[in-house]
Amino acid sequence: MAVRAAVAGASGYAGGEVLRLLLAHPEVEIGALTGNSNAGQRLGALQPHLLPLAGRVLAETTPEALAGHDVVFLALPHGQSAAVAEQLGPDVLVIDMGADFRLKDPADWERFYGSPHAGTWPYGLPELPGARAALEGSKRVAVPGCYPTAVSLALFPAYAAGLVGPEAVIVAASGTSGAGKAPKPHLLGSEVMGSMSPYGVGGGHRHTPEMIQNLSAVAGEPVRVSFTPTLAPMPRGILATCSASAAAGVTADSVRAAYEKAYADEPFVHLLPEGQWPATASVHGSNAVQVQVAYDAAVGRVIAISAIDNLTKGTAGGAVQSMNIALGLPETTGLSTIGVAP
Ligand SMILES: NC(=O)C1=CN([C@@H]2O[C@H](COP(=O)(O)OP(=O)(O)OC[C@H]3O[C@@H](n4cnc5c(N)ncnc54)[C@H](OP(=O)(O)O)[C@@H]3O)[C@@H](O)[C@H]2O)C=CC1
Ligand SMILES: CC(=O)N[C@@H](CCC(=O)OP(=O)(O)O)C(=O)O
Repeated sequence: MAVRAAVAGASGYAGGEVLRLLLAHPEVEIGALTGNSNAGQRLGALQPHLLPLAGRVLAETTPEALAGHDVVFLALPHGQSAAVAEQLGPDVLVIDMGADFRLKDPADWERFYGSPHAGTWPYGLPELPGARAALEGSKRVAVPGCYPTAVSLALFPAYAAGLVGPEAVIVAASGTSGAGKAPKPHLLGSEVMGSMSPYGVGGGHRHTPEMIQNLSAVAGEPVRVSFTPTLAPMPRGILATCSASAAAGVTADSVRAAYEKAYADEPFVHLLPEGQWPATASVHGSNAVQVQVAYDAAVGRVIAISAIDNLTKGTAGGAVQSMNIALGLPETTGLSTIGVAP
């Protein structure tokens, strides 16, 4: 019998991307689609690329509209998911693509999001050690932020193998869809086209504690993170350039071996052949992650770089991958590693 899935926030970028993937998922039947300011609108007017759903009309995001489904995806602004989730029964698989249930430490949540902490759910980054076991059979999933997905997959093998020290320096470029569909002055075409600019500099970005949480768990000791996001003139994609000082005795070969071991059996993470570097264009629309690593002997640092599509592996693809695990389906069902190029 088909898995019946509802999507709350179907008019937004993350909601649109999860619908694109669910349309190609052989086990899923798409149920209710809900919005907020766009409730009552035809999906075809809002997400014209989702042709098979063009005639569907968005309902208000209410418990009644979302009732009667096996899975509910919440693609809502931060802070909106908890109130909706608590109205859904314990037998429904609720997959939150927002930030509400990602962080373990309430103090981190309050500092970066400025509201009371709603709780912590199993974390939907299956590649992290122990994550799959926590997702199997779970009825609640917190999908990671897009930058933490890219950064954690670039760096965790180095921490797991004890190759690097406890301070990571990260500069990541994101496409503009990462900021959502709601209009914002800094996202005007005339501000973004032909320009790159940093934001959230100096430890202020809300994804910093999520990266620290992931890397510290793998390292077994507190990891400090200096994270600088930048906005790039492209609709999709994240390129994360990460480095940390190498531990004594580290060599280019030992770094390579650690990454080969970590990713040998991962269906979505592709450790590139030596000399080839990740590029966002190669993972456009795909759930693949490109990773490359190098040892810079001149400064004694390990450099790890990853590329993801922020909307696919960075949110909706990670959500579907986690759904598959939670429901006991093959993890790769409905997900492609084939990109769109050029
Ligand atoms: N964009 C990205 O790359 C990523 C996004 N995410 C997360 O996914 C979530 C959605 O982001 P994104 O799609 O980019 O944002 P968008 O702004 O594109 O979409 C937001 C969606 O939420 C709905 N919405 C807005 N306000 C409310 C409200 N008060 N109550 C209920 N629904 C509301 C909107 O409905 P309407 O249009 O009808 O008003 C719309 O469907 C966020 O939590 C974001 O952090 C996670 C990882 C990556
Ligand atoms: C370019 C851009 O603005 N990106 C967003 C991150 C989007 C994202 O995926 O994070 P969440 O899931 O936590 O919203 C930002 O920096 O806030």
